[in-house]
Amino acid sequence: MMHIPGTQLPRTGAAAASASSYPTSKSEIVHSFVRTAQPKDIVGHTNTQPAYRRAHPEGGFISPVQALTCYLPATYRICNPNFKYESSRNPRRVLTKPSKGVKNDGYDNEDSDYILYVNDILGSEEAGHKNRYLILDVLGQGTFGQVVKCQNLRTQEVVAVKVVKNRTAYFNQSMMEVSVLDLLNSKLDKNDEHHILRLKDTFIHRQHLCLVFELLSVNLYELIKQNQFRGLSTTLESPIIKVIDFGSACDERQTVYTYIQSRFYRSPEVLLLLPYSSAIDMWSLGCIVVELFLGLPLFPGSSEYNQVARIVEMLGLPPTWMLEMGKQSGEFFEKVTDEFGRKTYRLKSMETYSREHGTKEQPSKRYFQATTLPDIINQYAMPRKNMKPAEIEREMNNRVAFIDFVRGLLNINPLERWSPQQAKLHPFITQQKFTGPFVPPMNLKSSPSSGLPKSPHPPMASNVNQTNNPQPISSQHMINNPDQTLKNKPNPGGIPQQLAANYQTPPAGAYVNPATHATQTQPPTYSGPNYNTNGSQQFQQPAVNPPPPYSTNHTGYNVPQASQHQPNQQALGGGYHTQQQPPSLYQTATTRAGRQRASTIGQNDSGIPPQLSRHAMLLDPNQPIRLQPSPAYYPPPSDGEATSGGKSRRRSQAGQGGQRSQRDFIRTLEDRTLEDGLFNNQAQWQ
Ligand SMILES: Nc1ncnc2c1ncn2[C@@H]1O[C@H](COP(=O)(O)OP(=O)(O)OP(=O)(O)O)[C@@H](O)[C@H]1O
Repeated sequence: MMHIPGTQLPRTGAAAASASSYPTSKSEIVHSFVRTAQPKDIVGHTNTQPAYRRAHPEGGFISPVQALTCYLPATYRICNPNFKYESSRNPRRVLTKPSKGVKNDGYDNEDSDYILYVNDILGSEEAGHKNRYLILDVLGQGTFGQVVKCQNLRTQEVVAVKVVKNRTAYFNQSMMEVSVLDLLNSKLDKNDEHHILRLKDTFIHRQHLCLVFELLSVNLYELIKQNQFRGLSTTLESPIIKVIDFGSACDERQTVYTYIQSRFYRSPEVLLLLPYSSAIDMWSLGCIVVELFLGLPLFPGSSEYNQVARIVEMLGLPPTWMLEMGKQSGEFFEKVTDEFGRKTYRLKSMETYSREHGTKEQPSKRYFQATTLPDIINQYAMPRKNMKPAEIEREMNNRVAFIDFVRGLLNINPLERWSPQQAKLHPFITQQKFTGPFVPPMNLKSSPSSGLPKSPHPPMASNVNQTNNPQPISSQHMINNPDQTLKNKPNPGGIPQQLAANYQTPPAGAYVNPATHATQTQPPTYSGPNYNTNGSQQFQQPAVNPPPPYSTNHTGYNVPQASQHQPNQQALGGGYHTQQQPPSLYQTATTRAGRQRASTIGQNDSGIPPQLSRHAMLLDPNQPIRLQPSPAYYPPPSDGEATSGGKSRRRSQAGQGGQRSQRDFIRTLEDRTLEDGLFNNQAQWQ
């Protein structure tokens, strides 16, 4: 019961009887039960109007509490007959920024985002669409639009609704998300067993495409942030994680866009502008699992150049065929002749790159003292203080398996990188005992159906000596087995033949020391404390001697140790240097700019609800769907504005910064982590 100062509460009946111990004053009307012996003792009694209560039009009385709550507008009107209540004049909590309505009859802001208010209703304008959604709160903001928590007013279910920007390009690309999710939900993951977000409904609200998803908890970035950017233990029971945001998903046979993936997680082949396949996602997965372990991104590149530099610094140079074939290799790497007259590659110095591209490249900030991934992982602080020796041993053994797992994902060469089918057999995933470097079955290699070669491998491949990759992840120090390199793997489809000769499939349960090619039976195990036991000091001090800035005489990371054969330029077709050569298989595969692709969402079996397809056509019937680059990576121009070629955009972005929308895009997509988490937390790990 509420107590209202200055009022007295009359009590009646049983309530009053049970509350008879309450202190009362003379003015209170207190009724009590009185035992009667005969019917004639019952005397009729009419209640007088209780004090401070006004009559209810439908009978009874309105209590002071009711008068000041649910009957407040009427109470006001009694006090001031001119007062008129209109719910539309209530102040509404706005969830969208900027909140000024300048487009779409004032419903959209300048960014074409629908201006969302708490308690507003989202619902289809299409006749026959039954679901209406009450807006409760904001969940997130992405490149494509806003995601809000809503309640389905019919089913009462609480859901997440993505309200896509009111622009053709965003609309069209989001239709792709509908199409992909529909395929996954209805055909490939019917029983919701594969951790893929469920799409529940789609509709158009005031020209905005709305996607209704099941409601999930925080995203992984928030999870790490809530953990103060400390990594998660490998022994933790993993929570249920679902994959969301298929806004930039595409069919492997339709790899239309070249400038894709968030920078930190961008694969080497995308950085070098090579044809790509689903292997790019395995690279990103590698980056993400390491980030979950370390609490910080593994390759937090501040620019594309810095991204490449960080990868090369840790994993060595990409194989020569990638440098030869990559349309953008020449931006980052230069060919040099060594003292023996042999041609080789090296990373351009920071100064050279900055000069050539008009950028101000900064030396990479380092967050871990160790330089190799196995060392960084092994030396990372224990998840808790005062762990028992057995717990420490378990954690360290898990880390050995984890390092081996990551080795398969963070392979610069996409042709050698493990496929999902291979990776999921790794003991780190299956939770089997880790007995030595995992050699995945080669029949589970996913076929590189987009540009990457399956067979034959790159023409120059047999001429390449992998030793130009002086420190691949797997050749870095591994516990008890410092000599391991990638060469202990069987020949995956399409890798250079000469390399293939180095690959041997070891017998089950054994592993190969690639330096000697001897099969060994002892697996690597954790031996001895080579880690930081100070649980509170998760962030290691920067290296005492940070690496020198890249110089033109740089001999640090990239100079091959052994002889290299010059690649066969004629056969290559010279994505890098020899533009006059006839186009090769690889050139053909990389000729994507300007090539019109078949639409994937106009197809009958696309899973797009017909009313959405109709709406898409109405928006701009002359604009083929998916001709424009993904808005996730190229900020789409204002509707009607011309689109320029991919590569020049890419360069201009790296260089001058471009338009405001471009800056917004970069901020949203790539620097979100840096601005939000890293830069704000610099003090912790500088
Ligand atoms: N189903 C969901 N449940 C809870 N939160 C969600 C859900 N879907 C999205 N979010 C939140 O909204 C944010 C933006 O969603 P999403 O990444 O799908 O949007 P986007 O516009 O496609 O963004 P991006 O710029 O990453 O392409 C997510 O990071 C997440 O925090």
